[in-house]
Amino acid sequence: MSNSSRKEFRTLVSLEDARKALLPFYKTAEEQVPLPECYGRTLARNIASRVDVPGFDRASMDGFAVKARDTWGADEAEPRSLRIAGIIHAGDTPAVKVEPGTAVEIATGAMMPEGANAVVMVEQTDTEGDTVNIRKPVSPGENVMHAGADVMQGELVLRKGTRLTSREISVLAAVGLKEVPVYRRPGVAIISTGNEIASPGEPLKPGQIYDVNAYAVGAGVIENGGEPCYYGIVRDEPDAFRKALLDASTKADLVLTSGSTSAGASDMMFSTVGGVGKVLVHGIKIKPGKPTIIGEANGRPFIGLPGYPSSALTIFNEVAAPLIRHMSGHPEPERSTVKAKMALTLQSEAGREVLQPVGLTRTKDGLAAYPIEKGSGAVTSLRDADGYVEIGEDVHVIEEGSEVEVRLFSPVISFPDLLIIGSHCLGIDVITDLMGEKGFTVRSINVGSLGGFRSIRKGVADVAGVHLLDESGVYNEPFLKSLGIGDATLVKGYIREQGIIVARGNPLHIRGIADLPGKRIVNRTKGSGTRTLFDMELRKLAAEKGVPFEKLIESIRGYDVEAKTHSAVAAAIIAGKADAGLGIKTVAVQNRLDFIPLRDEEYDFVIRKEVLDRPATKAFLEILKSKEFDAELQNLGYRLKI
Ligand SMILES: Nc1nc2c(c(=O)[nH]1)N[C@H]1C(S)=C(S)[C@@H](COP(=O)(O)OP(=O)(O)OC[C@H]3O[C@@H](n4cnc5c(N)ncnc54)[C@H](O)[C@@H]3O)O[C@H]1N2
Ligand code: MOO
Repeated sequence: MSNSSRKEFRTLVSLEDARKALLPFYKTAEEQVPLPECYGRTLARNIASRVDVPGFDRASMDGFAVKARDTWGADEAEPRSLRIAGIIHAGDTPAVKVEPGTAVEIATGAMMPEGANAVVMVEQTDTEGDTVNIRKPVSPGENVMHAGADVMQGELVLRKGTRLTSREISVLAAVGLKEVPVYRRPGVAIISTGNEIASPGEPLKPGQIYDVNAYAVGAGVIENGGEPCYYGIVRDEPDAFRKALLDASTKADLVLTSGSTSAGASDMMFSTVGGVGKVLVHGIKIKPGKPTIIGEANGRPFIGLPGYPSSALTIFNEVAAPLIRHMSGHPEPERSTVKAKMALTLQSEAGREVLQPVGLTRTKDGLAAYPIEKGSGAVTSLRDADGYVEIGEDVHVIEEGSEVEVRLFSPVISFPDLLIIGSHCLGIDVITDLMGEKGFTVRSINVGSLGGFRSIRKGVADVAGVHLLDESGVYNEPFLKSLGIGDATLVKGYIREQGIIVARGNPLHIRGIADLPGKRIVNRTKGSGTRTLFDMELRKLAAEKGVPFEKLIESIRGYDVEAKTHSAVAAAIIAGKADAGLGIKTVAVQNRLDFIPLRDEEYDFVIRKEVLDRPATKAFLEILKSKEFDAELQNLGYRLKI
């Protein structure tokens, strides 16, 4: 059963039906805008010129207006001499006539005098007093632009539906249009919802995140020809929702909200729209973006985007953007697609069409698409993607190597010179900068060390950044064999100091792993180098103490709490939620926390055999050995090993 404040999804509709629900709102309106403000707008009417351009015969060179016949036979040896009858400046109405045997000095753009039919360029003349000697003949019409030669009165100069850029605006100005009839830009109200959302620039309270959707969607509104109006962040209260919706729907042509669309108890958008207006759709058979709400309020279209940024932006692009483009008269963009082979097997979700973001890379067999699997909660998945693959609702799996069609976000794909996949490290940012100085582009994708090794095996990554500790206590090298990439090259990178991070001043006097039982810790994710090191140290300790490993970890509170990054460990300690956690020294230093060293961690690079000879790879290897890189590493608290 459902009640008014909590509603499960009713029937999920297809993406096509979701768009159809908005068809009654596909309307346009016109307005006149001053010429200097029409850039980027779309013409709402055909424009016919009311004047000739130019409006009179004019000289197109500085020189002498003549009767062409008077110059015939002239050459360097025997110039023709004509009497100068006067001078005409641009903007003058000529007061003189050109009679046979005379010439009139004339400026570029000035009106041709009666009797003249050509202009001799000044470079081809000499003057002596009131005589001009012409050294080269001209033919009738030479160096003259005739009235209406550019545009004739009544001529259609621009068509309805044209986007106005500098090229079109020069025509509008030439025909003297002061105001331009364009489609009115729809005003789009943008409302973010949620108690946890804060505006960029504000300090974050615990549990809060910055508002992403308002700005991402706002930029999308501009890209598609609309005018965003930011309504800020509305708290999760029915009255606040109602007020915001009523206000926005009386002022805007389209209302976009984000968040609070799903089935949770505090997700009130459904009932609010139902109360203020009418819900037309709740739930689309698409991933990401399932909980989308489409409706109307005050006769205005309403789209409730899901809260997750990638979901919000995807639904904006698929559902809201076409409506905004129609309202503003923007043409539909051309969709570029490319064919690529899937780099790894991808499980899909049955019953929902999936728009899977993918990155593209070049392999010896053509393009490969690797899925960017960060989930719709991540903001970097769309940034890192080149496009997406549409996976039909009946498809459950796409096998590695099968051909897919990738819809590109931008018509030009820019491949990086070097693709680094693996564990993220600040050192890679330094390498990327130094590569940039040498003219090479780098793209790095963070999937952890194991993911890095695997993408070398699949031929997707050029280089993998890894720091994985083997059971035997050796970093990285043993994995080349065990993961079946014996032909890849391992290049030693640098040393990061791993240890225990504790609060400033080390109030609990922690000196090593042996002091951790009885304390509250924050752990790292399984598969991370740091976690492997921690477990190895704990196994050693368990052996020393003669207790089973499982027993030992029971005595360490928070062992099961997994932080995804080094900085998240530091944040937990600063917030007083944990007494200690393993991490690298740099993070302790940056956060002014104390650090108890445990061992040196080796951050290395695995290079795929096929790319060793590439210029970008060579540059990368040079950088690893360079003094500059060494100096930058020291700033980060790392040491070079090679
Ligand atoms: N029990 C269920 N839970 C969820 C379902 C479901 O079907 N059943 N659907 C999931 C899916 S799919 C999505 S998508 C999300 C969408 O949820 P809501 O639209 O209700 O959004 P919220 O819960 O308010 O927020 C989700 C998430 O996004 C963050 N958020 C919200 N607004 C912003 C913003 N302006 N900028 C950045 N991030 C934002 C918010 O903090 C949450 O983390 O629901 C799933 N749950
Ligand atoms: O629909 Mo949600 O957007 O799958 O993540």
